[in-house]
Amino acid sequence: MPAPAEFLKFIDDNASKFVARLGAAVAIPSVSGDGSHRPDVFKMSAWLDGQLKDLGVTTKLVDLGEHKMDGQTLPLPPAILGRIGDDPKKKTVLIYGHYDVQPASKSDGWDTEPFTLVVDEKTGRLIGRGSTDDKGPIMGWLNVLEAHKALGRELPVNLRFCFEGMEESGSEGLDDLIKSESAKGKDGWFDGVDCVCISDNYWLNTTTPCLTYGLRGLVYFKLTVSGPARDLHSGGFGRMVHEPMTDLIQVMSKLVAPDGTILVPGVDDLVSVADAEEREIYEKLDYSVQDVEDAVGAPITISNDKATVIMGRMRMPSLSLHGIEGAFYGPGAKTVIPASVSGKFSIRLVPPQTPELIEPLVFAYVEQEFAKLNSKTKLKIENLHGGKPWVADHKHWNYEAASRATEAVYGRLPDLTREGGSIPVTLTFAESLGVNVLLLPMGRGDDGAHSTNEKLDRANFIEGSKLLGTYLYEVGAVKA
Ligand SMILES: C[C@H](N)C(=O)N[C@@H](Cc1c[nH]cn1)C(=O)O
Ligand SMILES: [Zn+2]
Ligand SMILES: [Zn+2]
Repeated sequence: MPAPAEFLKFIDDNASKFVARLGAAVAIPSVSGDGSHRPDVFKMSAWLDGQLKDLGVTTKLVDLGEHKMDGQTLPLPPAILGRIGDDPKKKTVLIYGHYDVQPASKSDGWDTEPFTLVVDEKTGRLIGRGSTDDKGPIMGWLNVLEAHKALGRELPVNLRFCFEGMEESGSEGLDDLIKSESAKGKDGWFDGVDCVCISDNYWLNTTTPCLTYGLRGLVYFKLTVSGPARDLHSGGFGRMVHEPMTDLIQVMSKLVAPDGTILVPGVDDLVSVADAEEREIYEKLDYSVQDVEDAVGAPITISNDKATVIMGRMRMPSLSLHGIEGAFYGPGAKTVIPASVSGKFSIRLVPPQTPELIEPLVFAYVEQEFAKLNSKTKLKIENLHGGKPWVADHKHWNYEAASRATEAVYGRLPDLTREGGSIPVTLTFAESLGVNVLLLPMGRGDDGAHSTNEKLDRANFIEGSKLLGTYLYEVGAVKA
């Protein structure tokens, strides 16, 4: 069933107001991975809760307790559960999103203040942290609600919401909440849910909308090497003592090869090699090596073969080195021997890999490589967080509804993709609720999520809001 013309018109007519609301959301620096911003994550939850209530949604803020991060005990931001509509004749769609964001500061290389939404009138870009990941898509759902409220129109489906504030930091506490709500059956918040829709990823390129039926899992490690009791002068102690940074770099250099091969024995071996038939799926996607080069801003793909490059993101595991805490990194030429340094790296997982399978392989290998150094420094390895990979049935009516909605809004059928990123709770929704989960992205492949100058194109925000609403109409019309 096509979305009513007055709904689509309302979205167009109110575009400026919607951009302003996205600006208000971006202005709250709800960085979950930085303890000093925890009050902002709470502020964001209160703001979003207020918006939902104003739009007629009944909400419940669920306290998820506390957690430890970087040696600090911190309160976890609440999960926001919402519901609107209870018509037994209608389908019930559960919508998930996250209101926390990745860290950002101008000194990382942003051209503008990351927590001020900048509207670039020339390019149509809405630039700011969280614009595409994931505040833009959450605002998209609010836009749909607002249109229906203003037009006095009933929604075509019952809606349930689950918004969290810890997705960028391991979704702490949410798995348990989903499981306990599901176990309550008729009395649970998710009772009667027919399908789940998540808008929290991106198109492959800048032109072709897609539906996403897979996500990679993740396991994130922190490797700490410590030695002297304090930082040392390299002139005074260089070549006299074992240096933590030297040892850490040695071990980290043994994790991954420049061509992406994971050097931890057993990790790559868990994954099958794609046969010719499977390669063809990737050959056919509307995507090119040039698209990757445009998205990353340099000709640095691991291969010139399109299928190899795209499989690297969609169906292969990857290991990335993220950074070193405690190392000297400022301007100038400080001649220091850091006393303790922590290397951070993560592995993106694909089926059948799970964090539980991978962790012992990594621990054993890192300890073995460290032992080979014969150093008197000390090594500690921690698994900070993880999530399993997820793959869904894309022949389900949920995907068919989204496909029709995409055709109606964008005039073309979507590509079917698997996402290289991770959303840890996706598999929990699928398993606990026993329903189909769909990823319906709003932004483009060059949005720069997690990066500097993150943006969402205004066209994607507005057409994407129409897409989310149209999808609900298509689900509402499904007879199954
Ligand atoms: C795909 C989603 N928008 C996303 O960015 N997920 C994050 C989740 C995460 C896990 N640890 C830190 N962040 C990702 O894939 O990195
Ligand atoms: Zn993210
Ligand atoms: Zn996200």
